[in-house]
Amino acid sequence: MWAGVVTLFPEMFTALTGHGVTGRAVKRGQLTVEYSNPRDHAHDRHRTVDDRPFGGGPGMLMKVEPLLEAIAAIRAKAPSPPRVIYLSPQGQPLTQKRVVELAQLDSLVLLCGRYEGIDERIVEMCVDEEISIGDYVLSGGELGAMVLLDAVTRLIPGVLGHADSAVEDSFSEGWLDCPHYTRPEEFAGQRVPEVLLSGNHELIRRWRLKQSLGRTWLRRPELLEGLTLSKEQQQLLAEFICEQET
Ligand SMILES: CN1CCN(C(=O)c2nonc2N)CC1
Repeated sequence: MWAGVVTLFPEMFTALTGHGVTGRAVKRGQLTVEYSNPRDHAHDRHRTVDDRPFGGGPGMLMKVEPLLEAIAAIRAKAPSPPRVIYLSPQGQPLTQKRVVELAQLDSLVLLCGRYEGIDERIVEMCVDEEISIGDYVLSGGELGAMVLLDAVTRLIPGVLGHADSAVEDSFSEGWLDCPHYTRPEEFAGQRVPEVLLSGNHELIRRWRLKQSLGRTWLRRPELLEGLTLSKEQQQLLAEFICEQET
């Protein structure tokens, strides 16, 4: 996966490229991140990248010209025609379903706005898709870009070893993950569920599935609405619900 990032703060991305699973993916060449800074494409004496909004109102907007040049510069580095994504509260919510789809692409350009946003003509001329990481307002698009790249990178074949497969992750099946435990077997008087110590892999699989479905029913019931559960999954969820009512 090649990702070109248009940002005033490329140094922020060391949080993604320098640490953990994503940092390892970069070292292995599974993920390549390159940058284009609109400041480098602002040619006036003060290297101005923002300006006041027409019609008045608070704050500033990112200027068209430096952005357009910065986008052209990063597109020129892409190994294949990239999908251009603008991180914005006006975008479609980022879901695991969309992450799976984006992980199939060879190259992405992520446009990170600052100030109150970008001139709408840039969206119309350059952006293929607007994506939001949640219904709240951040100081810029960089954190959203890193969230998207982290989630996508985990799905690149070979990035996650068998030890931490993405298959078991929350949302990989459309529901929440089950509870997890590690040593000690008892801590502060709380024991690990006996089934997990049983060595019976079929019982463990069923317990984990039941807990995942039950936890989803309790915390995020709307996620179940879009799913077709198997007979086993329906039975396990019914058992969980019954146990809640006793
Ligand atoms: C101009 N700038 C405003 C703040 N912003 C976000 O709040 C955001 N990005 O992705 N999901 C979000 N929510 C990014 C763009």
